[in-house]
Amino acid sequence: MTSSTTAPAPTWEAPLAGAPLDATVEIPGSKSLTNRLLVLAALADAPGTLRGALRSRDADLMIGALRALGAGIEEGAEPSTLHVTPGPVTGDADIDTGLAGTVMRFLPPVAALADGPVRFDGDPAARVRPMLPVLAALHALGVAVHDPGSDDPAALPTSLPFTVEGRGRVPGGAVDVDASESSQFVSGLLLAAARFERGLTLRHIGATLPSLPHIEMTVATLRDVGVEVDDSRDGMWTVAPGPIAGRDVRVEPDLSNAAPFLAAALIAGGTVRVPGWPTLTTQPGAMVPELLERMGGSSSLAGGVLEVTGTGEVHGIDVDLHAAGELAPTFAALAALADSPSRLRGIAHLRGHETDRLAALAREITRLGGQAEETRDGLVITPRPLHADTVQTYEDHRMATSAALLGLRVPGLRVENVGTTAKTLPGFTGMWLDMLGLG
Ligand SMILES: O=C(O)C1=C[C@@H](OP(=O)(O)O)[C@@H](O)[C@H](O)C1
Ligand SMILES: C=C(OP(=O)(O)O)C(=O)O
Repeated sequence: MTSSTTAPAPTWEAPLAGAPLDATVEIPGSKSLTNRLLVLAALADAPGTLRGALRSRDADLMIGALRALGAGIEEGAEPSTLHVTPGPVTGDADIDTGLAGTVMRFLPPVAALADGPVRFDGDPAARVRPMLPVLAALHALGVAVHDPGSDDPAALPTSLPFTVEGRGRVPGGAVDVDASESSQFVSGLLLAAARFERGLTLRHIGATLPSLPHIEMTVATLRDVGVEVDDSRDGMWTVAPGPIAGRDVRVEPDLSNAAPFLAAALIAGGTVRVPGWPTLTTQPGAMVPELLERMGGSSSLAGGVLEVTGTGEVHGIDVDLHAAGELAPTFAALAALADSPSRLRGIAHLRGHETDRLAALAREITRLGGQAEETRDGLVITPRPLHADTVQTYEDHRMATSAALLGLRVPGLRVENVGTTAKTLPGFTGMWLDMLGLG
């Protein structure tokens, strides 16, 4: 007998930490750098190459989308080497954004340069992620955008799906954007702006601005390819129109993906090393060593290898994570296993991430017997003895890695749809078992 329904993915029993760790973990390339460098390479004046690029669902969605928009992207000797041949941006294309914020926010400004309509859609969970500020900005810059399901051609879509009516040129100019829900609204517009006829002056008008390091990453990657950017005024960026150089670049490891592995040393005790740790970086994951020290670990960086050592004792923390919201699920797991309460602040915008992360973290920690309450802009977590259950992941890669951390201490804890880690780290479970000596 056959069934027309798809069987749910089996849950994964997260391994317990049996002994202090002594592991070196090679972390693949940064999602944020890979997807910025791909966009800039596709818009460049000459071919370029990325080495050490991430290959994961989000990166592969970006590759597929840029190919649909006319770029040539070929793998080199290794899948992490990508040769990019730019071409005119072509329209009449369909873009699958999956659940990738970088694809849904970085590509509408590129699509505006196309010579025809570009239709965007993604996962059901992506259809609730905020989009209006970037689409309203494009509209203000002279680009037509519409909701394919609406009878009113003048109504601006607030989320996926939407169509960008590329006309082969974007006048550009000055625009105000409220980026309090996501820094990606700013990054996306800046990345394509050198191709706008008058460039772009973008002013952030919201009360708060999350993930400033990610905006600084955008500015740095633009300058690396010769684009002139003025960021001398707080909350304001000017990109001059001009050429974009093709480059041969190496992508740094993803420091946010390194975070759960390094955090494991605090929970299990012992040492975890990550090679290739940059001395200077715009990645917000640069905050990880200092935060882990505040929670009871010690860290050192020598010869490009970051080493974190823990004792098995974890202390609570009061921390503002507005600059590095993507670290919150890792630190929430540590907080639930700590010896004192914690407060994570400045992360209201996590409600628009892969899932409402504040609600999801509070619900799942509570499911295991812990105490976690949502505040206006974060979480208060009070450690309690935890018991086994199946942690739900809500299609969120970082909910899954956060649950794996809890599983180091909670016998029998299971993780629903651990495969969601493929969004940025397809080899996660194998790497986790290797770190624990169970591979
Ligand atoms: O620009 C980027 O690469 C990112 C910016 C941040 O988005 P938000 O500002 O929406 O948090 C971050 O959380 C996300 O994982 C990646
Ligand atoms: C928020 C995240 O992703 P996205 O790029 O989809 O916004 C994340 O990876 O934590």
